[in-house]
Parts: sequence; structure tokens; C-alpha cells
Amino acid sequence: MTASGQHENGRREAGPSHTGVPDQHHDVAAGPFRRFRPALGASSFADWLGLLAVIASAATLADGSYAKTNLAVAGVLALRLVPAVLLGPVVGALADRMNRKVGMIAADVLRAAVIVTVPLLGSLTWLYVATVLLGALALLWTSAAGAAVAALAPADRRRYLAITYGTAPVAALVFSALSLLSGVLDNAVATLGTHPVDLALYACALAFAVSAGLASRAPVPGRRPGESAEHESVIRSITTGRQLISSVPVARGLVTGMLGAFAAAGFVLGLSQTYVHDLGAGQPGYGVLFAAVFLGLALGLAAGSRLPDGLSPFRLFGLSLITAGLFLAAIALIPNMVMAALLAVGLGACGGVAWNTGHTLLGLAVDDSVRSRTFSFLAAASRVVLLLVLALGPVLAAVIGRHTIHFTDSRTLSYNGAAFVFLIAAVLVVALGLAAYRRLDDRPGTGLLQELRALRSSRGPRPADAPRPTYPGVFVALEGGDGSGKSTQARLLGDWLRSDQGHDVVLTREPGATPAGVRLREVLLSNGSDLGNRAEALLFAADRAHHVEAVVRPALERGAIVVTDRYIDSSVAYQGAGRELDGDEVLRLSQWATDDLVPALTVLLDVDPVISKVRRARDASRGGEDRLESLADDFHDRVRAEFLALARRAPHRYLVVDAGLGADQVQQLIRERVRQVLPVSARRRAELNERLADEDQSRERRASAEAEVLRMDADLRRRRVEEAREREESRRRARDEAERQLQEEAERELRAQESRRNREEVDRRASEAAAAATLGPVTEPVQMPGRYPGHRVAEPPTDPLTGHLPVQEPVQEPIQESFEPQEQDLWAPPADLTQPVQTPQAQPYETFESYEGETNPVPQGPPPSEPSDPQYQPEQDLQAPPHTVYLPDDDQADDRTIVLLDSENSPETGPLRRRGRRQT
Ligand SMILES: Nc1ncnc2c1ncn2[C@@H]1O[C@H](COP(=O)(O)OP(=O)(O)O)[C@@H](O)[C@H]1O
Ligand SMILES: Cc1cn([C@H]2C[C@H](O)[C@@H](COP(=O)(O)OP(=O)(O)O)O2)c(=O)[nH]c1=O
Repeated sequence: MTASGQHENGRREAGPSHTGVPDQHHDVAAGPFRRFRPALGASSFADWLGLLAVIASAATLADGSYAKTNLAVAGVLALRLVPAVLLGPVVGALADRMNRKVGMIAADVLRAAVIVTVPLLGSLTWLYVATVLLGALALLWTSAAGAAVAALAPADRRRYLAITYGTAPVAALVFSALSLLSGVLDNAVATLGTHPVDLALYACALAFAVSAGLASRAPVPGRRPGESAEHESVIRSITTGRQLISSVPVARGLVTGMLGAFAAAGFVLGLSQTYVHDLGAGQPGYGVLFAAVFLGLALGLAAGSRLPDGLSPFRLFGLSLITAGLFLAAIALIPNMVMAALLAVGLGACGGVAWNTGHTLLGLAVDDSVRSRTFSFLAAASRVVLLLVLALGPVLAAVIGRHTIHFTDSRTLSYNGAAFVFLIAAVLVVALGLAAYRRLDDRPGTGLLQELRALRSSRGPRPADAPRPTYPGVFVALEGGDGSGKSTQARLLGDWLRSDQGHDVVLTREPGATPAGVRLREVLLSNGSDLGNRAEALLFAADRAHHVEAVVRPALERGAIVVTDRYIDSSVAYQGAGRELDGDEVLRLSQWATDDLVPALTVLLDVDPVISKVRRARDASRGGEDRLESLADDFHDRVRAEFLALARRAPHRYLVVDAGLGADQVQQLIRERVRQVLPVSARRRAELNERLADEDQSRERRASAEAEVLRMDADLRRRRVEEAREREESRRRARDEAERQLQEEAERELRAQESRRNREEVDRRASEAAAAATLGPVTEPVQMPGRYPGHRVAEPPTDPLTGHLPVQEPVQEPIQESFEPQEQDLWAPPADLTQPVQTPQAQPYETFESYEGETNPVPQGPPPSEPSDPQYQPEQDLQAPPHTVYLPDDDQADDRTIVLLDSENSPETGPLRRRGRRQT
């Protein structure tokens, strides 16, 4: 975890960064990495300085009670981690899309800008907002820079981590110095007195600006084609990792311990501000404490890899946790700044050792295929734990508050919530350490002091430790005197590994596991063989060489668990100590014979030779004592002592069991220890893979279902848009058609008026001529043509003086607008007025009424036929003869009624309402 709260394991990048193996790319890139380092250092330094200054600002701005200060500090610390917990994948994906250099520069410039606003605005609320922004930008920077380093120099990842963490104590000391300087300048510049942290904030902004400048000149590689990174959410890392870890008890113990250490670190981080304040050390003291913890951490991490091999790393892990807890308890109980700083170094160192050891053991405990997932889980879980603790610790401290105990009137002891919480955390860490020690102890038969003494006195060459196991399988050896129960335990162990754990198991033994070995065994053990000690040692080594080559290695290569009844230690004990040859020479002989194949675990069944002799005697299946069994008791005593000495030299890869216990009890102890070296079995792996595949599959199914829904949604929307466009288009066409028809109608109307006028003129002239010709009175009333049904025309009055018909005025049509001359009317010859004018038959579909529908009764025409087609087609309706003007009753009006504005009638005469009917 860096100051940004981002753990490098959170990012799983494809490409060479995984392997950590230098490649040719590394050689080329070693130079560029050197030039990349200043930018890395400056930004990390600024990040740490910013973190300290922001925490100190929170304490300053809270400016109130103990509780308020604690809560403000808790607030900024927790908010600082929130982006790392919640936004990891989002920011990671964003960083992937950006140019890395641009990402780094942008993150630095923006962080400088945000930091500057903190002293300028001087508000706690803004400080909270700024903290989240700083957290998110730090995440962006880490994503970009981490990816750049992975691409630039994968093998320099350690140096990258050293720079990002190594700058922490430097930043803490600079922070202390600036806080002191601020106090000195206080007299000169008034504002610094009120806000002593401001100087550190401005320095931090400056450092970010410098970092941006350095980044702009640094060689930051772009993405290589095909390079991809996977950003997993914290929740997913935790859920999948938890399943993996829960199946490996050692991993579970280690992870619990490491998370406990993280929790303790969180308590210290969150509360040291108020703790230091109570000691009267102020901000400079805070910086010193911070630097002390990180200094210790660096020492612990460095020392972790140099610890003597003889010490069991499992025990070391538990012990370092316990010691860290004790240091923390001391800090809580001794209210003195100098002591606190010294103890903090010890606390950090123990934390560093615990982390280093735990990390290494966790890597060994889990299978290659799940290692990266395991570390992702650890990173994600530690972030969540830190977040919870950072939020919880100060609340707890605030609740506890400050207390002063009065012993006498003059002697009082002040105690505050922060120190109390330190104490609680210390107890938690010690308890976790003890639990880890007990659960992970790989030397139940050997006391710790005994182990430490053995470590001190162990001289001479030790059995070479296993070079990093390169086989997928695991090699376990059972050792002990004759009749100690090795064959019995090997059989029981094999059954359990096979049937219960689902492993491929190979049970084998020395001497005599191969056809050649059987012949050698015969030579070695038959009582008639006359062999010198060296010849005996060489033959055992020869059998072993062939055994390893023919049986053991091939099985390990294919991932089996190989359990052998006797191995190198037997030679060292029997030929070395028993036959009194040089144990080291005997050992080297076997190391050469086996090409340094060392078991991952050797189980020593330790029992008094007298007991095993009795057992052998009782065992009817054994055909009497062989050449070696029959040797004197002191020979077997020397053998037993040598076995124990060998186990003490490398206790971490031995389990010494009291073989005098019952066979089942012994088996139980063996299984517990063997579990710790077991990989995930093929069966278990298949189950896990199946579950993961199921999860992936269901995720894919969900994703494809979502994509399908989205696609359908898009289709629907597109169709709707198209339909709307078509509707709009048909509406437009209808409108155009209606306009065109109205125009035609108007033209026809004009033509009709014209022809009517002509005809009337002709009529008038004809009647004038007729009047002049007859001069007689007209007695018959002239029936004026009612052109339309229901339109009654009044009888024309005769001239009272002449008795003549008055000069015929043009017939006034009652509804001018609705007049529609028939085609034949237009060109009809002058009518014979003596004949009644033929009234044209009303069209069956025509019905008229006047505008003032009430005054003129509407004649009952045939009812309009209901359209059988519900789809109303206005274009077709409008193609009905233009004089089919229908003014419906209001309750007859329906959605098929179209009201059109007639250009001729509107607006003077009002709209002409027309109803079109479909002609079916
Ligand atoms: N824990 C035990 N307690 C009592 N008897 C045992 C125990 N383990 C094994 N035996 C018996 O001791 C005899 C020797 O055991 P064996 O497994 O053959 O020893 P080894 O292979 O070490 O020579 C057998 O008869 C076995 O049944
Ligand atoms: C493998 C090995 C066995 N031995 C001896 C120990 C045993 O007495 C004998 C073979 O033992 P083993 O068949 O395992 O007998 P037991 O079941 O009684 O333990 O060979 C050596 O002296 N050196 C060796 O390197």
C-alpha cells in the first residue's frame, strides 16, 4: 500500500511484469528507469507530505474538543482511502485510456491545485472534499506510473516500491522540520501562527508541481500493442480470494495475522495525531513518530530476508506479531515522546518482519495458479480493514475521551482515548500473534528456547535447504528408527491424501523402490552381506540416486504428492552417526546423488529405540532382524540423536513427532502439518475452477442478456423514430393533398361563378326578349329551380303595376360556398323558362345544412354509410367530390371529422367545416 492506498497487487497486468524475470526489454529499459526515478520520487514524496499535512490540517481545522479533533482526523484518513476501495477499477480503466505521461502530469498538477486550495479556503468541509479528490488523483497517478514501470523495467519493481515507500520517512522528517520552521516564522508572519500546517501544504503543492515538471521530461513508455490490464473491484477480489484462502489452512492463518497487523497499523495511523498532541509534541512530534514507524518498517522488511534459515518462519511470523503488540502496548503505557519514537521504530520493524515473512509463506502455501488471486485478496482486504479501523479508532478514542487520575493532590496521571485504543490494538495484535504461533507451529515437539539454542550452536554445514521448489508436486519424507512406525504412518497418510484430499499420491521407500533397488536392498540388508561402511554408504546413495531419478522426480513433475519411507537423513544418521563416518561427507554424497532434491517436509518419528525394538519383535510380518536392525543399542541411540540434531538444524522443514503415541494420534499430528505444505489438489482446483467458470459464465450470460436488452431497446427506439417520421410524412402529404384539392375547388368555383354569370346573362336576355315579345301577364307562378333538396325558393312576386314578372335577378344561392355546378350545367343551352327547371337529384352521400343549421331544416338524406375500415384515410376522403361538404351534428363528429380552414372563407366567413367519408 502506498500513501494513495493503492496496492500494486490490485493491478494485474498482462505481460512481463507478472514474472518478475528480467527480459531483454529490461536491459534496454534500465537506463530509462533511472531517468524515471526522480519523477517517481518527487511525486511519492509529495504524496506522503500531503497526507501528513492534510491529517494535521484536519486536527487544526477541527479546532475544538478532543472528540472533534479525533473525528476530523478519522474523517480525512477514511475519505483518503475511499477512492482506492471504491474507484479502483474505474480509475484504472481511465488511466488505461489515457496517455501514461499525460495521466501522471495531470494527476500531479491537479493535486498541486487541490492542495493549494486547502489553506486558502480554510474549511474543514472543503478539506474532506479535497481529500477525496487527492485520493482519486493519487490512484490515477499510481495506475499510470505503475503501468509505466511494469512496461519500462519489470525487474525494477522492487526499486519502484522502495522509492514509493522510502520517501515516507523523508517526507515525515521534512514535515516536522516545516512545522518547527513555521513556529520560528510565527513571529515574523502572523498567519503562520494561526495555521502552522500551511507551510507544509504549500511545500507539498510545490513538490507536486516539481514532480509534474520531472514527469514531463521522464521517459514514460506508451502502451504496447495488445497490452491489456485487468482491474478487479475490491469486492470481487475479496469474494474470490476468500474462497481460495479458506481451503488452505496455512494461508488462512497467515492472512488473519497480516490483516491483524494492518488493523494495528491503522489504529496507530489514525490516532497518533491526538496521541502526540497529548504528549505536547505538536506537529513536529507527529512527523517524527511517523518517520520512526516507517524507518522501523524499512529495517524490518530488509531484515526479513536475511534472518537465519534455522528459525522456523512460521514461528517467526507469530513471534513478530506478538512483539509488535508488545511494542504498541509500551507506547500506550509510557507517555513520553522520545520513548514513543524509539518504540515506534521497534513496532515498525516487527511489522516489517511479519509482513515479509507472512508474504513469503503465503506465496509458498498457495498453488502457482492462484497466487496472484491470493495477493489481490490480501491487498483488497487490507485496504478494507484499514478503512474500517481508520474510521473506528478515532471514534473509539473520542468515546473514551480524556481522563486524569488523581493519586494525591500533587500527583496526577493524565490518560487519553488514543492511548487507550493503542492498548486495545496491542492486545488484539498479541492475541493474533499467539493464535498464529499456535496454529502455524511446524515444530510442536521442540520448544522455542530449544530451537533458539540450537540455532546458536548449530555449526558446520546444514542440510542444504531446498532451492525454491520448482515442481508442482510436493515431496514428504518419513524418518525414524527401525520400528518407529514409518510404514504404518506412510500408509495412513497416503490413504488420507488420496481419498480425502483428492491428490495423486506416490508411496515409496528406500532402499528398494525400483527393480535395481530391490537387488541393492538385498545386498544391503541381508545378514550374510559383508560390506564395508563406505561401500554400504555408497550403495545406499546409489539406490537413492536411482530412486529419485526413476520414481520421485517424475512423480513430482506431474504434480503428485510423494511420500517416501526414509531418505537422505537415514544415511546421515545410520552411516554417518551410526557407522561413525563423516556425516558431512555422507550428506554431500547423497546431495550429489539426488542433485540436491530436498523434501518440503520431513516427518521425524521419534521414539525410544527400546520401544521400537519391542514393536519389531511383536511384528510377526517381519522376518527377524536385518543386518542393521540387529546392531547394538548404542548404535540405535546414536542414530536417534542424529535424527533429532538434523531436525533442529532446519526446523521449518521438519515435524518431530513423539512416535510413542498411538498410531492414530501420530497420524493426526502429521496430517495437520502436511496440510500446510499441500497445494490445492487437482480435484479441489477443478471444483474451484468450475465455480469460477460458472461465475464467469453467469456473468457473461448476464452481460449478453443486458446487451440484448440494450440492442432491442435501440431497435425499438429506431423503429419509433422511423414510424414518427413516416407519420409526419403522411400527414404532410395529406396536408398538401388537401391544399391542392381546396385550390382546385376554388378554381372550379370561380369557373362555375363565371359560367353562372354567363348563363344568367343569357337567361336575362332571353327573358327580356320573351317579355318584349309576349307582353302578356304571366299567371302561372314560375317555379324557380331549387337546386338542392330542401332549398325552397319563394314564388317571385309579379309586378303589381304591370302584372309582369320582375326582371329576373340572379338566383341567390343560400350557401354560396357549397354550390357546386354540375358539369353539364356549365354548358347547358339557354333554358326554356316555361318548363320547370329540373332539380338535380341529390347525391346519396350529400347532406347539407346551412351554417345556421337550426334555421334551415336539414332534409333527411340517406344516412352516411359507416366506414367499414377503421383506418381513416384523409387523402382518400378528400378525393370525394369537392362539394361533399358536410356539417355534422356535434355528437356525430368523431375522429374522422376533419376541420379544414378554407382559404376562401377564412377568416371573414369563418372556417368551412368539412367531413369526408370514405367511399368503400
Ligand atoms: N504408534 C504405534 N504404536 C504402537 N505400535 C505401532 C505404532 N506404529 C506402528 N506400530 C507397530 O510397530 C510395528 C512396526 O511398525 P512399522 O510401521 O513397520 O515401522 P517401521 O516402518 O518404522 O519399521 C508394526 O507392528 C506396527 O503395527
Ligand atoms: C535408506 C537407508 C536405510 N538404512 C537402513 C535402515 C534400516 O535398518 C534399513 C532399511 O530399513 P527399512 O526397510 O525401512 O526397515 P524398517 O522398516 O525396519 O525401518 O536400512 C540405512 O542404514 N541407510 C539408509 O540410507
